[in-house]
Amino acid sequence: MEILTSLADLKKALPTPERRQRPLALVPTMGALHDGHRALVRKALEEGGEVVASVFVNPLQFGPQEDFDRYPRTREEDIRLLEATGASWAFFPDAAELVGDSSGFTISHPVAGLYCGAHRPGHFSGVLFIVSKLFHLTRPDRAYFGKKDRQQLFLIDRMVREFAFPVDVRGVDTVREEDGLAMSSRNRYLDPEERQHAPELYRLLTIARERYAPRNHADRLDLASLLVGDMKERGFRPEYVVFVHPETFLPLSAEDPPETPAILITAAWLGKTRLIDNIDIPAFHG
Ligand SMILES: Nc1ncnc2c1ncn2[C@@H]1O[C@H](COP(=O)(O)OP(=O)(O)OP(=O)(O)O)[C@@H](O)[C@H]1O
Ligand SMILES: CC(C)(CO)[C@@H](O)C(=O)[O-]
Ligand code: BAL
Repeated sequence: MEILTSLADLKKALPTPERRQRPLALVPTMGALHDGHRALVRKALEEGGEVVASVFVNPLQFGPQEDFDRYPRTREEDIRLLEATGASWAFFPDAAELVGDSSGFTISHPVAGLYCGAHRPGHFSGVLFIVSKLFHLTRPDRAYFGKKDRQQLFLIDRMVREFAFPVDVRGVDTVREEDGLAMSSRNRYLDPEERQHAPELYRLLTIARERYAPRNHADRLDLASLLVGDMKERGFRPEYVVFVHPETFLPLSAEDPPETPAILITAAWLGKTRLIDNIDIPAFHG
């Protein structure tokens, strides 16, 4: 595996689209890698790609009060894991060179201001900015993102579609710990007691999915409120709990018949750690 740190390195190392023997697969990450990230690399390899993984803690997607400074940075271990998983290139860009002074641009979309975007103003603009820049610099045939960050995946997919980026965006199922907790670099912030308790979040989502049998929209809202109550009772501080439409990512409304499939999305704090998760709710046929 080749380690690249400058844009010049990247340009020299990556085959241009005309010279590729295999599709080039980009796996963007913020490092502190775990098995969720490795699943993205594995999937890209299984699907015949040659992998370039980027590791960059993107300052543009963090709010001023957020955890940019303490976000875990584990470069040597990241290199080891990427190499062991089969990536061909690991790109560790220099922040000044990658971001430049371009942070004045914003990219907006109605969904970017909802849910995580409502609680982290500017977050998705920062994500979309850096992801588009990585697309332009690497010119991948495919790019892999995790379904754990479902709103992010939706927005990247929409951006690629609407701006006609020549890249195929592929989503990868959430990798979980044995107890159900979605793997996340931020899980390292949990103390041992919180870590034991954290899987409750996903358990509550699975219970909500089992209970999902709406006769009308009010039933959906009741179920969401019930879930908020259960989360609070168990010590979480929920930011949002919403049933969204898989196609539009907008909240399901009274216009959507009971059988409409949904994604139940949530973010909640446990102590000082912000957790996100989501679950697919299949079409309901009462
Ligand atoms: N458990 C997981 N399963 C599948 N994909 C994942 C998982 N966790 C992260 N990813 C994906 O890996 C990519 C890089 O994510 P990132 O480096 O932010 O990791 P993270 O664990 O989500 O970190 P954070 O704690 O900041 O949310 C994203 O596409 C993300 O959706
Ligand atoms: C896609 C991403 C690497 C952009 O910085 C980041 O948001 C992430 O790790 O999910
Ligand atoms: N995994 C999403 C990156 C972030 O929370 O900033």
